[in-house]
Amino acid sequence: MDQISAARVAYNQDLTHKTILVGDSGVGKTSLLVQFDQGKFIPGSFSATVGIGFTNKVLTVDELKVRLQIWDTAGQERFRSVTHAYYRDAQALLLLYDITSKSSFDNTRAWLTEIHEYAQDDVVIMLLGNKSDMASARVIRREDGEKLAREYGVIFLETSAKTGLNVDEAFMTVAKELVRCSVQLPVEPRFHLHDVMQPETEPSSCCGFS
Ligand SMILES: Nc1nc2c(ncn2[C@@H]2O[C@H](COP(=O)(O)OP(=O)(O)OP(=O)(O)O)[C@@H](O)[C@H]2O)c(=O)[nH]1
Ligand SMILES: [Mg+2]
Repeated sequence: MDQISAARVAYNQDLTHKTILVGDSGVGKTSLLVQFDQGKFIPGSFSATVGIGFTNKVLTVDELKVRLQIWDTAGQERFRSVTHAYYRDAQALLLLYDITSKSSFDNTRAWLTEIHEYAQDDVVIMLLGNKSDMASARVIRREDGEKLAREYGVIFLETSAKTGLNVDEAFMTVAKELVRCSVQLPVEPRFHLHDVMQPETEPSSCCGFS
């Protein structure tokens, strides 16, 4: 049985995975969750989230039910200490920036440092470049997002909470990673007898920072 099949057999469908949306104020965390949960985008003036709340969603991954409890946090600086408290028992984190805001992209490094400090080592992390529908206002190239994600060993997608582009995809990817990482996979031997001098290429890290 390959590792993915082994993970599927052992996966406990009663688990609920705490998943947290983080990132600067205004990058579109609430909009992304509303699009995912209700399939709609509410245009108009921006109303910053105050406090914290969650939405429960059940996703089907290869016939397995994966339960996500998705927490939408407030991005404003004054609420950061509250957000930190929620990192500890999170199994997945979606870190958003806005492709039209250089500061939101630059700040993702600080967010990743915080995540490293407060979250569990095996947390599943996705970096999302949101507002990808705003092509004419874009200041962060897709390649820059991909490069940063590679540097930190996290998964990357560009999304649009407005059009829905890659929104379901982002949460499905998280759910698949949670299935893959939820079981302790057997450690593969690094060497085979026939290639004593040739180490196997490093397996990709399962979860969290590589
Ligand atoms: N064009 C476009 N606008 C978006 C998108 N996502 C969010 N917005 C707009 O950006 C503004 C901020 O969105 P929010 O979802 O409230 O941002 P937030 O990250 O929840 O902000 P905080 O709650 O303060 O942390 C709103 O005016 C949204 O309508 C997107 O994908 N495309
Ligand atoms: Mg919000």
